[in-house]
Amino acid sequence: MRYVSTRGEAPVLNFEEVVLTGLARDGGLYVPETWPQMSKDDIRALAGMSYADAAAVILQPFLGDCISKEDFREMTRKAYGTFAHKAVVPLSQLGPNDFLMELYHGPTLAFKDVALQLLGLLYDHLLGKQGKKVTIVGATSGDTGSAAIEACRGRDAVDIFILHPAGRVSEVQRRQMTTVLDSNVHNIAVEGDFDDCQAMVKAMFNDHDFRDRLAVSAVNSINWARVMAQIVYYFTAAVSLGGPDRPVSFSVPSGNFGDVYAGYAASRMGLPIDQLLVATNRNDILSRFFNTGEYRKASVEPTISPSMDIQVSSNFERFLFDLEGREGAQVKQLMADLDTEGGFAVELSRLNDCIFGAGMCDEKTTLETIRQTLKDSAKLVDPHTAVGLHVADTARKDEKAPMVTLSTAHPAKFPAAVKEATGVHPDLPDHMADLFEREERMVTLPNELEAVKSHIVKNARILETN
Ligand SMILES: Cc1ncc(COP(=O)(O)O)c(C=O)c1O
Ligand SMILES: N[C@@H](CCOP(=O)(O)O)C(=O)O
Repeated sequence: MRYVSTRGEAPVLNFEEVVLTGLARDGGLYVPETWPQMSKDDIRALAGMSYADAAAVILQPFLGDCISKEDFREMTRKAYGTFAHKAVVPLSQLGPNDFLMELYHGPTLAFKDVALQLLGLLYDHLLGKQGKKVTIVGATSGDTGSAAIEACRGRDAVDIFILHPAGRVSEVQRRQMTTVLDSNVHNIAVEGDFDDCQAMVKAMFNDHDFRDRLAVSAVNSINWARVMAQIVYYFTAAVSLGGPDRPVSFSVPSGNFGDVYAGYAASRMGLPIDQLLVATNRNDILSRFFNTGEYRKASVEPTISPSMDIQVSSNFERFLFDLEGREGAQVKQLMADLDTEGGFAVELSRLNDCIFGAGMCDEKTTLETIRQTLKDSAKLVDPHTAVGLHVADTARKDEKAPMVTLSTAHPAKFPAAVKEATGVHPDLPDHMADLFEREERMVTLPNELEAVKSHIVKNARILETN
């Protein structure tokens, strides 16, 4: 499998290169040159497989000849062996035709573990093979950071620097990152919002001298392997509910558009999906786009679903690439318009045939949905999941197609909102019970690229050994 950049000007890479490279050198994102295809029989054959084995089958075509089948199967078994539920990503039922896909049984209690537990092992395998070291630089609105730190802590070949917006993640999320004291882990609280953090990470990749000196690599969904790993659960959920012989719909709490883009990828690979709903909080650039055709930045508003407090959705560029007929020059122009004009628009009719639908959920409705879900289905959900549930309810077209809402985080990561909605304080699992007593380590830096870069240069071990 070969990978091309959405802006059409960077070298074509193989899987190994794409995992270690992160952002393309022309500022674009890598996508597969073609979508591997799963026939209906291939999909039916997934029924009854363990999650790890289904992942090995579905993802193998993306690897080309970079990793053997045996090695990769061993990796998926190891990655998903860390989950606290035997089904890894179980489905629970909320109503006659409504389901939750519980993506929060990994070590850091959010869906990011599904991809990052695997990515940590991919780094080991690929770097070990080449005897290389990398400096990971990532941005988080709360969940990617802890999942990436958990996957990379203590690894000799990796230093990891995670930027989070100061004061704009939940206390549990912050402590999950800052209480990891391994010497290769560096937390930076940036005095800005998530979009500022993500823009800095992209700027560091676009500084070719900096990225080459530090061998910068990505754990955000910039990295194709992140999106790739998330494709699997769309297949396994659909198969559990009668797919591929019965189309299934998904409602996906969205911010950076990575998770829902993985659903789109599954559909491009042959999975029959009825509707793919993009569910946003008040930071609703994505739902505005799918309902009006206009993609226009607004300022980021803090919400009770902070991981989705994003206005510039990184992976949207990957969808745009397909929408623009895979014309890199056109994508480059639209992304330049986003920078200079603050947005761009496409004819709404061009979205008529796409499987996406979209909706927004405000703060009051998020709280009400958490409360109502507990009352109706005895299930405590986190605020991000509640956004998905609300949009599943309001934007659904066909009551008969099973609707699966992605439950992207454990309620205990957002205790204040859950308690406000229900009066119930969700407890952390045993392995995190002492989280609030653990020592924290982080630095706070101004929202200035040079300040962040110089902190990384001072602390990256790769520069000491060169
Ligand atoms: C709990 C939670 N839900 C939803 C999202 C949104 O996912 P994506 O950024 O892939 O759209 C995030 C952040 O990525 C998250 O942490
Ligand atoms: N919500 C995310 C934001 C980063 O998204 P990513 O999927 O590109 O890593 C987070 O929790 O950090």
